Amino acid sequence: MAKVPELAERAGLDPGPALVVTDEHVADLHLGELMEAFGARSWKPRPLVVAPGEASKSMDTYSLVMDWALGVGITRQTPVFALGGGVVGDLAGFAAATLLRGLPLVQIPTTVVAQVDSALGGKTGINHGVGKNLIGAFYPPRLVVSDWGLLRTLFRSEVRAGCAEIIKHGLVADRPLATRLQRDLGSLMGLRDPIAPELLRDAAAVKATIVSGDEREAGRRALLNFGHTFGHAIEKVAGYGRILHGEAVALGMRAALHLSASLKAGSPLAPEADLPAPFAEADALVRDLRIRTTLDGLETPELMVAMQSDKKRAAAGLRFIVLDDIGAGRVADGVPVEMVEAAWAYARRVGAGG
Ligand SMILES: NC(=O)c1ccc[n+]([C@@H]2O[C@H](COP(=O)([O-])OP(=O)(O)OC[C@H]3O[C@@H](n4cnc5c(N)ncnc54)[C@H](O)[C@@H]3O)[C@@H](O)[C@H]2O)c1
Ligand SMILES: O=C(O)C(=O)C[C@@H](O)[C@H](O)[C@H](O)COP(=O)(O)O
Ligand SMILES: [Zn+2]
Repeated sequence: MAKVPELAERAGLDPGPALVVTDEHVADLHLGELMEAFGARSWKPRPLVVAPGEASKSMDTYSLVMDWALGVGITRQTPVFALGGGVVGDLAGFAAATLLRGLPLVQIPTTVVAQVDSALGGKTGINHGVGKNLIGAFYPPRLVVSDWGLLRTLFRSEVRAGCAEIIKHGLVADRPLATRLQRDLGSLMGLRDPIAPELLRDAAAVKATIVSGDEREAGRRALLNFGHTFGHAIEKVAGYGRILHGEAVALGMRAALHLSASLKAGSPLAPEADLPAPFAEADALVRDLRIRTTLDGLETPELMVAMQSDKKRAAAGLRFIVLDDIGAGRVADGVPVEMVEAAWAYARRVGAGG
């Protein structure tokens, strides 16, 4: 964290007024250190602390950020530093994209999700009652400063949720990463040195490689949505913030693996049956996260409706990301509704970690 101002200067930002957006938890733990680092190099940062959690990815909080930023006085040169997890990164990133039609953005990710996924690639935005992330912009950060030491203050549940996105990267695009995770998931979840920082770096590299080849999701980037058509529906129907994003994605990936197996078989697999190879192996990796999220209290018809607001939806209908094999994701269109219902039934039976 001490290096953030210096790295920002090296990235072409001039020391001076800056906006720092963070949340209450991160402010208590890490904001002081950042403010001190700025003070040592004649920056004049102004912090805004928002409420923690998914509920802050809202029109109300976005509006609050706008009022504050425009109230303190900004120019097109005023950078926005997003210090926090995916919520702060997406919210502050969207603010940076839209204030004066674009202020320089620096991401300082403080969760596993943010370090391997959300701080990279420029997707910013907020939620809407109709669906997740429906208002937003592609807006790449000028700089991302990732310090894995910041993760030590996370709750274990938040680390596990982030590991779901790491597993996703292995499953859709990197078989060797998935194999290492089968061996080293415990060390990763325990944030043990040197295995954890190596896996975090390599998982971030998978995302960076994919998005650098397809910034606006015209093709391969869609693979990063594996588990998300199901997961976003879960987050919405449960109520934003009731379930961590990574937890919903873990459960969503189990549904998507069942769907992958049905597509390969050519008919809906029974929800009571075990998954065949190679899907069983992938499913076991997700299960080993031991995330306790279930579909209890969430009705399948409501989840099916919620999926209709997915951004990947094409004229042809819902679009899913499925696996042909571990490390080989693909886009599937025209998926029969019976297969999707069977996938929900499977996810209902097994839960994320059952
Ligand atoms: N833009 C993208 O490409 C992308 C990718 C993945 C996820 N996301 C979005 O990211 C969000 C989820 O991000 P998240 O899981 O980081 O959630 P989050 O930002 O809500 O952080 C989770 C919790 O951890 C706390 N926290 C953050 N850093 C901490 C630290 N170092 N020590 C202790 N506590 C800390 C936060 O205050 C919060 O309570 C979702 O809205 C999801 O849609 C976006
Ligand atoms: O960067 C991407 O592309 C992703 O899909 C990464 C996902 O983990 C992330 O949750 C993303 O915000 C989902 O994007 P959306 O376009 O489905 O809202
Ligand atoms: Zn995600």
